[in-house]
Parts: sequence; structure tokens; C-alpha cells
Amino acid sequence: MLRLVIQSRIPCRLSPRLPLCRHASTQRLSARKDWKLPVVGGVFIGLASLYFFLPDPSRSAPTSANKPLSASHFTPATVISNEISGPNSKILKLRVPPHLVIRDENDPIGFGPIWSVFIKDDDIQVERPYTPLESIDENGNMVFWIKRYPKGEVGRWLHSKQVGDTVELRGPLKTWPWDEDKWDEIVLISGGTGITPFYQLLRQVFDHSTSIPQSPSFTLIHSSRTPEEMPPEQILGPLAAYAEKYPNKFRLKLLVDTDDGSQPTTSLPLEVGRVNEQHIKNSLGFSEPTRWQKLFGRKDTCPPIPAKTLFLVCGPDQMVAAVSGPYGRNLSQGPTLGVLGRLGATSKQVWKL
Ligand SMILES: Cc1cc2nc3c(=O)[nH]c(=O)nc-3n(C[C@H](O)[C@H](O)[C@H](O)COP(=O)(O)OP(=O)(O)OC[C@H]3O[C@@H](n4cnc5c(N)ncnc54)[C@H](O)[C@@H]3O)c2cc1C
Repeated sequence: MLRLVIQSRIPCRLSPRLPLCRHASTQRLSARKDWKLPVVGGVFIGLASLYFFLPDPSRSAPTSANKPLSASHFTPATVISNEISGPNSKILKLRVPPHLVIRDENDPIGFGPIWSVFIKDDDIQVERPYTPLESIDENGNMVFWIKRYPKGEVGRWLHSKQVGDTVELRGPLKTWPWDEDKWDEIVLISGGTGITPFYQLLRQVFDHSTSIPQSPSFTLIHSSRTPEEMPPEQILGPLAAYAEKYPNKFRLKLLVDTDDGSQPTTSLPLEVGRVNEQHIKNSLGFSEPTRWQKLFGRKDTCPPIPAKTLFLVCGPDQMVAAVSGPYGRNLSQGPTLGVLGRLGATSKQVWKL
């Protein structure tokens, strides 16, 4: 998920370039007569400065407190609450004036799942995308589950916001277009706060859809690092309720990397381990051969994955790579590898959010 951060120029790209700059200045001291190196170095530094310090067209989008919400400008939002939900996470509630939320069914961006907003860190003028858990209500409220990384910029900044503070956001932006007629089976695989787009989608399907019997079946396989880092009850509670109410339409599987003895956020069963082939096979209803079947020659091969099956994957880079192969260059999807590749999923059946 972090891979899709579009506006991360400052922290991500500065660091690899610094050693190059240092290298250039060392050369200049030791080989004064070589005039080419300082000139090339100077041009390089000049270009790099332009790249980093010229205003970015999206970050420098105007702010308007009167126009309807849109991705083309920032809208001020008020912090309504900001509550701790785990060792590094908070549930943040923001409110925009409700009259700025125009719900137009013909709007191609619209507010259908899955959508997100960019929130701008005013101190350093950097924006990051975040997914409102429950879309946006009639009072203009949006609720987010936000993780803070030790050296992360915007997450830390958002964690420091107090009730009554103002932050600026722009959106909605379509993250993935939901089409209930296209798939029979959808397997959602998330890590950490990568669950947020899936929560938004599932809530839309199970709380707001009028045609649940016709909707695809869903399995959500979610993993967190430890029990206390599991999503809060606010997220897992409704999901557990959907699994109980619609057992043929929704299954939930929760994994932790390690059980460090910390207090889980949920009473739901947690399995220790990473997402593997067997989890995916179980989600598709493929049975494991019994000991007797193995003894009499049935190999643990996987039947072909049905054509109308979709896998959506969202989480930290390493998890996305292990499950579905790494992202490609320039924000492209990259090849389908990893667990899903080994099971024979095609690139049309896999989408890395
Ligand atoms: C469509 C979409 C929706 C999203 N929705 C959510 C959501 O609902 N909730 C949520 O929490 N996140 C969400 N994200 C992720 C979010 O956008 C950010 O990527 C995330 O919050 C990290 O941003 P940051 O500015 O805090 O960290 P960044 O500054 O981008 O840092 C990211 C990582 O790099 C490390 N890092 C930063 N600087 C350094 C350094 N100098 N040296 C070494 N390591 C460093 C950090 O420790 C961290 O691990 C979403 C992403 C996308 C693409």
C-alpha cells in the first residue's frame, strides 16, 4: 500500500541522492584541477533542488471552504476526535461542512467504494492518501484508522492533531471501482492498515446493498504483526457480525506474525503465521488431500482457479510482494508472482491496491 504513495518525493527520494552529492564534493577537494566534476555536480544539485522545491501541482492545489469536495482542491476539515486504538494507531474522525458533499449518482468519481482522500501535512506540505472507513455520513463525518510509523511524516503529524484542529483534505479519489456483477468470488488479502479499503467495500456491500443474495462471496484474510496491533473492535466487530449473519457470503480469517503475549484487540480466533497457499485454497473451498488420499497417490495439486475469482491485495510492500509479486515500475501492477502466482492466478484476477 505504501508503494502507491504518489507524493512522497521528499523523504523517499532525497536519501538515495545524498551519497551521490557527498561523493561529488569529496572528488572536488581531492582533484581540484578536474573542473568537470564540480560543474556536473553543480548542475546535478541545481536540477535536484528544482525538482524538490518547485511547487508540486497537486500539493499546491488551492484550498476552498465553499466549493463541493473535489480532488482538484483542498477542503478544510475539523478534527472531531482522535483516539488511541493500538500501540501505533489512532481512530481519527474528521468533519467537513455537509453541504459540500454532493452525492451525484452520475458522477464517475462519486462516493462508491473504494475511495480515499489525500490529507495534507501543512507543516511540510506533503500529502498522503487515507481511506474513510465508513465512507462519509450525512453530517460530513469521515472516520479513519491511521497508523503512525516511527519516521513517517504524515501519520505522525495526524496523530498529534487535537480536537478542534483543522486539516486539509482533497478527494474523493477512486482507489478501485466496485462492480458487483463482474465476479463470483472475491478474496481480500490485507496487512496492517491495508484493511481500511476492504472494510469500506464490505460495509457498503453488507450494510447498504439491496441485493446481497446476488453479490459475490467474499473472504477477507487479514494479518497484523501482533495481537495488540490487530484492527480495533470498531473495524473487526462489524466484520465478525457480517460473517455470522451471511456465512455463505463472507468469511473472515485473522492472522498474526507472532503471538508476543500482547492483549488482542478482539476475542476472535487469531492464527499465528503468514498468508500462505493453504489459506487461499481454503478461501476457494479447495480441500486438502487427507493422509489416506496422499498415501494412495492424490497429490496436493491445486485445481484451476475459477475465472470469475478476483484477489485484491493491500498492505505493506513486503506482504504484497510475498502474496502477489512486487509492484512494477512507475506505480504499475507488476507481474503476478508469490503465493497467488504459484496457485495459477492470472494478472487479470489480481489487483494490488
Ligand atoms: C489508496 C491508499 C489508501 C490508504 N489508506 C490508509 C489508511 O486508511 N490508513 C493508514 O494508516 N494508511 C493508509 N495509507 C498509507 C498512507 O497513505 C501513508 O503511506 C502512510 O500513512 C505512511 O505515510 P507517512 O507520511 O506517515 O510515512 P512516510 O514518511 O511516507 O514513511 C513511510 C515509511 O518509510 C519510513 N521512513 C520514512 N522516512 C524514513 C527515513 N528517513 N529513513 C528510513 N525510513 C523512513 C517510515 O518509518 C515508514 O515506514 C493508504 C495508502 C494508499 C495508497
